[in-house]
Amino acid sequence: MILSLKTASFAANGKTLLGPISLDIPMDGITVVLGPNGAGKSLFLEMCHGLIPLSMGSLCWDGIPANHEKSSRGYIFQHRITLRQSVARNIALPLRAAKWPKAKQIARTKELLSLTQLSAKADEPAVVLSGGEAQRMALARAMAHHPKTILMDEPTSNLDPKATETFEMLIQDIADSGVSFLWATHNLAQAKRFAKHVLFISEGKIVEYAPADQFFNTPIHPTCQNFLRPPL
Ligand SMILES: Nc1ncnc2c1ncn2[C@@H]1O[C@H](COP(=O)(O)OP(=O)(O)OP(=O)(O)O)[C@@H](O)[C@H]1O
Repeated sequence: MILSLKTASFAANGKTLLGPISLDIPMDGITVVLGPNGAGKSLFLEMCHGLIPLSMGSLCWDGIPANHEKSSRGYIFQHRITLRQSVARNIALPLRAAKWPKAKQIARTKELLSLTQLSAKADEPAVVLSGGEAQRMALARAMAHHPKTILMDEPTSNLDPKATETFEMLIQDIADSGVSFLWATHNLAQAKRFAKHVLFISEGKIVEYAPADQFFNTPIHPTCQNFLRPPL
């Protein structure tokens, strides 16, 4: 998929918080959206999925405005979003919303539970899941419609190292199967482990977009150079 932004911006209370951004981003493997706290990473992802309105410009996936069609994309929020229902029913939510026949819903939910190593938890109330399990459930829900791309907003920021590793391994497997990711993080080590491309945001602007090797070895923008400089 190609994400095309043309002078896309978001403003609130008369203040521009993001953009204007004009850029074509071919989704290929894992694109990491990197930047310090408050840079605008969450807003950027929300804008890319059509969750917040554009104040100006346009934003399309393969030529279709982001708020017109969402089923080719999945989205994982930073914090858990859980219905007071079983894990299986939480995962099946997008299938129910799309009115899939019951038998197909059950079969796809089983596949998704297995993919995310949650089969043993299928009938448990989702609210009792650990943080790591809850994010795997969010991943299962995001995968429901066989998306081409998944957008993830700091999905491991509340997870311990073991749960983070389990989640990361799943993402790597899914990426290897051909799904692309737009993955926001401020975790430099994680970005280095996974990024094929890096999109760096600072103060609501994209200041650098480059292949990962180039970004980490020879960053051009002074803000990126500072961000990458090891602490004294
Ligand atoms: N709806 C809104 N109205 C006004 N200001 C907002 C709104 N949403 C976000 N902001 C502000 O926009 C800026 C960017 O926020 P955003 O959450 O996108 O940053 P971030 O890079 O994701 O940060 P973090 O790494 O801490 O999650 C922040 O200053 C935030 O307070």
